[in-house]
Amino acid sequence: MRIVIVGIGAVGGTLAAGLSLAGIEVAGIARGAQLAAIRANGLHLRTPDGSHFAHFPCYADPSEAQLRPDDLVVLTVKSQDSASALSQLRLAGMTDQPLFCAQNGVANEQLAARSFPNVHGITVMMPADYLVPGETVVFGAPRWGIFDIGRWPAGHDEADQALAEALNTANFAAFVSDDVMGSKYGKLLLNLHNVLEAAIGRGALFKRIAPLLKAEGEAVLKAAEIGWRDVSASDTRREGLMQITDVAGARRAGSSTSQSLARGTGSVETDYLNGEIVMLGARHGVPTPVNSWFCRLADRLLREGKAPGHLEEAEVARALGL
Ligand SMILES: NC(=O)C1=CN([C@@H]2O[C@H](COP(=O)(O)OP(=O)(O)OC[C@H]3O[C@@H](n4cnc5c(N)ncnc54)[C@H](OP(=O)(O)O)[C@@H]3O)[C@@H](O)[C@H]2O)C=CC1
Ligand SMILES: CC(C)(CO)C(=O)C(=O)O
Repeated sequence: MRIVIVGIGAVGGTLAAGLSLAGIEVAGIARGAQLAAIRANGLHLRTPDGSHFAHFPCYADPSEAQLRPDDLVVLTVKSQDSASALSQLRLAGMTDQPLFCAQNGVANEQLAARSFPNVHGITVMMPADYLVPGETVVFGAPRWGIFDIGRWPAGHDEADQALAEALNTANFAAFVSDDVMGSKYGKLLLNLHNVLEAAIGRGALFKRIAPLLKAEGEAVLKAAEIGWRDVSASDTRREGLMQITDVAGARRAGSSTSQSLARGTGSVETDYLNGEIVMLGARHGVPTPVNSWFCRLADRLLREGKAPGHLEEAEVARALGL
């Protein structure tokens, strides 16, 4: 069994390095300066327990990895990059190997299922940063991250067991679940504040607006009769397995959306997080003015090349009538 990780950034880099350090065969698919850095020096994984250097084969395209029947393929690109990554996998000859979407939002599994018959979801609870090519930083301890893994749309099979076992061999905590999408919808509710944090940081106004985004999300999911599992800080598994803690010499860059702004990638995931709620709200007749406003704001943050947290709080408060 080999684990092929598509998108070596914060999550993909931490997974690839962790699995490789545990002696599991890994191949990475990366691009740009990240690919060049990993090929030259391997990947530097900084963690609360110290620095690790991982060396694993890294390719520019899945076709170079020569996919095998016993590969497990894990997708760790941001949702807005999923369509092109899936197309690359198709062109590389991928057929019925298990494909795991280790991403936020709930759109990726449905997209993947248009092309592949063996789709799985992973709920990722892992505070990880990727800002500098060749380096990822993970702030979870004692385990670096917690994952729920299961088949899409429901159930589980031996591939989920095999991946969970591999992750548990490395310094992760993985749980096989028959309702992985339930925890992914729970995670989606937590990620509705990613764009808010990317706009104004985590000050007083953040604390007023975050509950408004979440309340709209919950109202929409209820109207759509979609159940969810709470994976917030009150998830009892977190206490013993993964607390967010310090890494020597590193400061957290914020959510994955803030990191996209910080790296100037030119795109953010908001349409697949807040946009999911807006779309479901439209379908089920539930107004979503706050999530809609933040979807439009994401475009402006990109257009104006804003650094994370640099929008005036007063402007946001005025626009939302707060
Ligand atoms: N960061 C975090 O703490 C967490 C993130 N998540 C979720 O995990 C998913 C991944 O996020 P994250 O790791 O932060 O994202 P990153 O942007 O850090 O990593 C994704 C990487 O994939 C690369 N990439 C995109 N498309 C391709 C492609 N076709 N071929 C090769 N490489 C590609 C990107 O390159 P480029 O840099 O050029 O864009 C980037 O390096 C998202 O859904 C996110 O919401 C979930 C929990 C925590
Ligand atoms: C780690 C966490 C929960 C932070 O909001 C996340 O999912 C993200 O950055 O997208």
